[in-house]
Amino acid sequence: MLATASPHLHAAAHRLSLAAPARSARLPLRRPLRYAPLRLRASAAAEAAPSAKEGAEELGFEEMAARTTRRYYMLGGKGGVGKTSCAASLAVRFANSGHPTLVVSTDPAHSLSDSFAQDLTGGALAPVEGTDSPLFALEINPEKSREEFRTINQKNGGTGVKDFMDGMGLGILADQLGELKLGELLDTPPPGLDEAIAISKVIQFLEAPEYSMFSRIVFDTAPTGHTLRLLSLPDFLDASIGKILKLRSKIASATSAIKSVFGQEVQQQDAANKLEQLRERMVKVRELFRDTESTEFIIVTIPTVMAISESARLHSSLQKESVPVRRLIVNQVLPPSSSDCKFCAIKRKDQTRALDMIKSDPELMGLNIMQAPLVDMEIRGVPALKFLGDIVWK
Ligand SMILES: Nc1ncnc2c1ncn2[C@@H]1O[C@H](COP(=O)(O)OP(=O)(O)OP(=O)(O)O)[C@@H](O)[C@H]1O
Repeated sequence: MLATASPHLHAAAHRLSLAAPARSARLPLRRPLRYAPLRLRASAAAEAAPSAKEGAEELGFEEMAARTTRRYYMLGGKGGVGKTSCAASLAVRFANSGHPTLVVSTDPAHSLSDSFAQDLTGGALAPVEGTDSPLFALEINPEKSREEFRTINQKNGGTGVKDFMDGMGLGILADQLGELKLGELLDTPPPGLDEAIAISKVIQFLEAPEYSMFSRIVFDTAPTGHTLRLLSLPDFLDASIGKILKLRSKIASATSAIKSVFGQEVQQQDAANKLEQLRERMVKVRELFRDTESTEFIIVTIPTVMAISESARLHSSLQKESVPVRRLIVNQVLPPSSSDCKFCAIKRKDQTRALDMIKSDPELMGLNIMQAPLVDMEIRGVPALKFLGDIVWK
C-alpha cells in the first residue's frame, strides 16, 4: 500500500538534495527544496490510465493516488462552498500517501493561509509542515500576474487601444478592428485573464527539472464565474491576437522603413512578441485543462438548490470545453443524528431535497458523488485537514 510506504519515503526524501534551480523557470522559494523525485510503489495495473468504461465505484482515492506520473486536480465551484478546504485536504491526503504535492491558489481572494493556519502569502513556494511526504503551497498574486499584461498595453506610457495599436504600428487600422472588442482586451484585462496567467506561470515553472518531484498538483481555483471566463478566454485571445499579429505582419514590410526612421521598430516587435507569448501561454492553459490523461476538474458544491443549479451549469460549460470532470463533492452535509432540533430537522429536509435533485439532474447524475460532512469545528491546520481528507477522499 502506498500509505505504508510514506514514512520510509519521507525519510529518504530528507536525505536527498537537489541541484540549484534553473534561472529561466525559477519561482522564489521560502526555503531551498531538499527533496528529490520519489518513486512510489504501485502495481503495473495501477500505472495504466483509467479506462473510459470505468465505473463510479472505481473512482476512489486509490485511483487518484495510483499513478506516479504527474496529475493535476482543479477544484472549483460557487464561492464559499468549501473549495479551499477540499483542495487543502486533498493535498494533505496526497502528501500523506507518498506523493510530493503542490497546492496552488489562483483565487484572487486567497484562503490557503487560513486553511493551513500558516502564512503562505508572498507568491513563493512555502513548505507546509506536518505531512509524511513534502507538501508545498503557493498563493499566486493575481495583481502581479496582471501587471505583466499591463506592460504590454502601456508600452508607450499611455493606456488604451489607440496607444497600443500605435505601438504595434497598427494605429491606422484601429477602427477596422472594432469588432474584435480590443477595448475589452486591452483597456481592462478580461476577467479570468489574471487567473489564466497565474496558472500558465505554474505550468511554466513546473517544467523545470528541480520541480519534477511534484507528482500531484492541486489547484484551488477562483469561483465559478472566473473559471468559465478563463475557459473561454484562450479562444477569444487566440482569435484576437492571431488577427492582430496577422494584420501587423501584413503591413510590417510596407511601414518598416518609415518606422525605423522614428526608431519604433524595436518597441513594436517587443509588443508583438509579448502578445504572441501571451497567446501561446493561454493555449497551454487550455491544453492542460483539457488533458484527460493528466487533469481532472472536481466540482465542489453544497446541498442547496442554488449551489446545485450552479454546479450543473458549471459542469455543462466544462463539458462544452472538453474539460474532464468525473467527481462532485457535496460539502457540508449534516451528519446523521437521532435527536434533531426543529431547525436541524428543517435543514436536513432541505438538504435531502437538494441531494435528490443531484440524483435526477441530467448534468450531475453521471458523476461520482462524494459527500463531506458539516463538521462542528472550523477546518484549520494540517490535523483538521487530514481529518476532513480521510472522510472525503476514500
Ligand atoms: N465540511 C465543513 N464543515 C464545517 N465547516 C466547513 C466545511 N467546509 C468548509 N467549511 C468552512 O467554511 C468556510 C469557507 O470554506 P472555504 O474557504 O474552504 O470555501 P471556498 O469555497 O474556498 O470559499 P471562497 O470561494 O471564498 O474562496 C471556512 O470557514 C471553512 O472552514
